[in-house]
Amino acid sequence: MDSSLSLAFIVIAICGGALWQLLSLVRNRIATAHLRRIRGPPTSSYLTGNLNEYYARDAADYQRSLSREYGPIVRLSGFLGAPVLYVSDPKALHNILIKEEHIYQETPEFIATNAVVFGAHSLTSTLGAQHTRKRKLLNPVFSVNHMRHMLPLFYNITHKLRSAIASRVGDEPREIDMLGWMGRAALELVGQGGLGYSLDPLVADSTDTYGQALKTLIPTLSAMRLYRQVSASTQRILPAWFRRAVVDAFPSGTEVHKLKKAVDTMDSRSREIYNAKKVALAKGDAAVVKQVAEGKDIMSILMRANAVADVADRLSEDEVIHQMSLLIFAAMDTTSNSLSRVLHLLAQNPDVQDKLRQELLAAGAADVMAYDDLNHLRLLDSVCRETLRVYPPVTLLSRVAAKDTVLPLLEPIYSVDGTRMDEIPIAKGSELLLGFLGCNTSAAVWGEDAHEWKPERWLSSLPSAVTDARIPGAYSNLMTFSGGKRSCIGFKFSEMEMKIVLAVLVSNFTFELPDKPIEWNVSGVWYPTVGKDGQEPRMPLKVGLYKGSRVQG
Ligand code: HEM
Repeated sequence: MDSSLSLAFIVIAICGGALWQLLSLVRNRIATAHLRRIRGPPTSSYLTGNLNEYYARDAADYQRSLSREYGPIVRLSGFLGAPVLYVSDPKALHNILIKEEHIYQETPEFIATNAVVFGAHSLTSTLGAQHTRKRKLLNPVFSVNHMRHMLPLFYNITHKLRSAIASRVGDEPREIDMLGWMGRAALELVGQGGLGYSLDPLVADSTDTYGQALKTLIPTLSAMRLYRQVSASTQRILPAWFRRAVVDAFPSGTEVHKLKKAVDTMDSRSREIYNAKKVALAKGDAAVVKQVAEGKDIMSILMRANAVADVADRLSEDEVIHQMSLLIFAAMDTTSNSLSRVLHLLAQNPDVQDKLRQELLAAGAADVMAYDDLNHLRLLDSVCRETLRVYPPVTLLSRVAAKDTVLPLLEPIYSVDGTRMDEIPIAKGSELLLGFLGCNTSAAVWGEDAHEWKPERWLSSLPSAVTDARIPGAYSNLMTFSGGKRSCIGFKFSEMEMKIVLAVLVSNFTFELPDKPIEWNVSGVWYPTVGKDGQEPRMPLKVGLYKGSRVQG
């Protein structure tokens, strides 16, 4: 395309998007004026309000302080002073995620980005009835029963991980980047468990092209925040052919092109894997069991369920294929970074690490054990729950009200002028941040030590305030996996993965802090670096072979 024409396309798209954003902001400012009475932190910039502080890489302390300092509903400022509510009140969250889920929708930017990245039919690209229809078929695929059958596969992969780490550990503890290994293991676990396809055999040093494409997604999307907002706004006013022409007009080497390349790779690899599965399924059971995961993986289960579903419920080929890269993307960093967080905490708390190792060794948990027996290991369970409670890795989710409504509260709040508020009128277009961290660490619910990591709190019964609050989380009174129709579909998968990886690693290795500081950074999924300014996601720990381990170093 002629370069001046390309430039004109880009300029028109950006101006159109920006104008649309501006008009929406003005409308929203008028309708949400009353929210300014709610307490919240001061702003340092009229243009970006508190958003820079909330979304910044070093926002960990800021996010933790919000509900502690201002209560369960906090008023933040968005672009040009538009109020954005940070909501951690359990009843309000119940209303947003369950009771009035149809009103509080994902932002248009979120839906549009997911449609581009995973395909228009992925769970995260659809709303309302379309989304419900897909979940109806997908929910049973993630049932405990299927997890039970997948467990030996998980152990098998984790034993390969153990050998890979053992071969890098000598007689003395050595520094090893555990984030890197947790990432590779998570990719292989969801590759085999999710797609029935090996994405990283955990021996050679490079991962498959599918894995590489997925790994470039998060940094590329983060670098494109403004572009994504403009692109989402233009969806309503510019036709698809025009927007495609704009993407093609971006010079190669830009983030837009990197994204396009990654998306194309993911799409073509998903189709290849899908077609191979289809052929095996058509040939019958003998061909299916010859595949990598012997047909026990999520996609094989889904394809079999789809084939026998009522015609009205059946998903089209594209509807199935569009879940594939979403599944890997959603499973990968969330679980591997949570596992890294557990290892970091165990290195910081050697007494808990010792006790956990004793529990695991006594149960023989490093060797394949039954699903229920694994779940009966109480300290292992407590360590996982407590880590997911205090350190939820996903804290940047929001919703936008599709119409005027009223948000009920568990406890009343008091506005800046001392007025009691038992509920909050919400105007159409208002943005609400889902305060998972605030709810998980609310002193009113969990007690005064709510911010401290204490796995032993799960060994006795939880305070009645926790059960009384009726927290709408899908897992264990926690908001970490969200709640309601759009909650995490893979939390059982993730729980089993975390437990097996910890059971095998903690039984065989010791983990100590390195001589350098490890910092956790806020992003779509929180990640560790060496020091505050470390550019690369990394978490070196000193790893040694446990003296009782039977594994050869
Ligand atoms: C510690 C690990 C994990 C955490 C903290 C986590 C968290 C979440 C959260 C908060 C959501 C809701 C997102 C939203 O409202 O927009 C979600 C959705 C989702 N998760 Fe997870 N997740 C984890 C692991 C997994 C795994 C292992 C899988 C798959 C095997 C998975 C698959 C999904 C999918 C497909 C969705 C979209 C559901 C929908 O829109 O209906 N997640 N996850």
